[in-house]
Amino acid sequence: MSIAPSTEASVDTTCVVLGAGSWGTALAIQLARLDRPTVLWGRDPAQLTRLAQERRNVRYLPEATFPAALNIEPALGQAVRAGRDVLLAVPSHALRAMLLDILPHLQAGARVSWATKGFECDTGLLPHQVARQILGEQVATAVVSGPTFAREVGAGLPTAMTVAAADPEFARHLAKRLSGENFRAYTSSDVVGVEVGGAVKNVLAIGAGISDGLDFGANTRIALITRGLAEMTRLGVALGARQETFMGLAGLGDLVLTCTDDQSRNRRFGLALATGEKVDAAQRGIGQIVEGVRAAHAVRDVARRLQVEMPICEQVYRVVYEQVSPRDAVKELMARALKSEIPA
Ligand SMILES: NC(=O)C1=CN([C@@H]2O[C@H](COP(=O)(O)OP(=O)(O)OC[C@H]3O[C@@H](n4cnc5c(N)ncnc54)[C@H](OP(=O)(O)O)[C@@H]3O)[C@@H](O)[C@H]2O)C=CC1
Ligand SMILES: O=C(CO)COP(=O)(O)O
Repeated sequence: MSIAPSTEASVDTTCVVLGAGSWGTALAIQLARLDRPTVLWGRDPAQLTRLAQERRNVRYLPEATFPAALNIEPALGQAVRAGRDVLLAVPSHALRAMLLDILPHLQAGARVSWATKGFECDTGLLPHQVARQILGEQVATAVVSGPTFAREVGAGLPTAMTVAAADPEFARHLAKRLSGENFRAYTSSDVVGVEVGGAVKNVLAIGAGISDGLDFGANTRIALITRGLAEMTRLGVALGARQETFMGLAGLGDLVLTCTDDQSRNRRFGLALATGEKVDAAQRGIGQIVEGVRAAHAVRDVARRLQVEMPICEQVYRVVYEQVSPRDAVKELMARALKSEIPA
């Protein structure tokens, strides 16, 4: 199953994807269907053996078959040394450890990107801040985000996303690598805004799931999305993001996607809570990462520290961590003092 030893030429053309869950698998398929040599690594060797044999990821993305250019590599060092473009698709709680693990294996001139959505829970840091602590300033980095359900990317359905990087050259390079007939990557320099959008929308999608699970109707759902967007924007701007970013793919786009479609695990988690299911049971039932659970905690901490008002995210936190009933959470939101919609 191991890949052939790398040559200088193959290191330049090969894309390495770390994390063989649903999103890592879909991204690796997208890269490989463009005929780019692509290496996919995951932490479970037995699962990787099955991926290599079956040429699909039965557990996480069963419907999408692997293009010929996709190779599975179980040894992390070997995988990282195979290419200069390394893309991490692991959950937020695993990002720091993964970056530490890959650091000794990075090729000269390596460029590291991630598709992780969330804050680091213990520190309240965004992914690029975690990456800077570990990789330093010299390694080019980027975040890829936007409204991108893995199943639809795996199926090759038309999709648009955002690649944000401080270095515009790297953003363009990565956007070009990812883009193809049915996949269009836009570039941005607003790393903070793109990361805040991806983290906060997961909390709001839990809220939308709760609201729909309680049969509150379309008015409530849209009020939540619109006021949620205002919360996301306030937090992002307080962290240094550009306001316009939140009207783009990684803001409004991903927010509407995850709040309205049952492919979203965060939304499904909210739907389960509305039926009275407990947090642990609801997470287990979904069987994949529900980033909004950790994000609800981190967003609340960061918002409090910066004194940013985020009432919807606060109520999602209370439902998830303080056993407040979903109905009482909605009542509290509706009872808040009336205010101007757009601050003067
Ligand atoms: N799925 C999607 O549609 C999209 C997801 N994302 C984001 O991508 C990130 C990854 O999510 P996704 O792939 O969907 O999650 P999944 O739950 O589908 O898969 C998670 C993957 O991460 C692995 N993993 C879990 N913990 C660790 C760890 N400590 N070290 C290394 N690997 C670990 C799992 O391995 P194992 O199987 O062994 O547990 C599994 O391969 C998240 O931040 C998510 O928000 C972004 C856009 C779209
Ligand atoms: O981020 C996603 C789509 O853009 C996936 O959303 P969920 O994690 O809620 O499934």
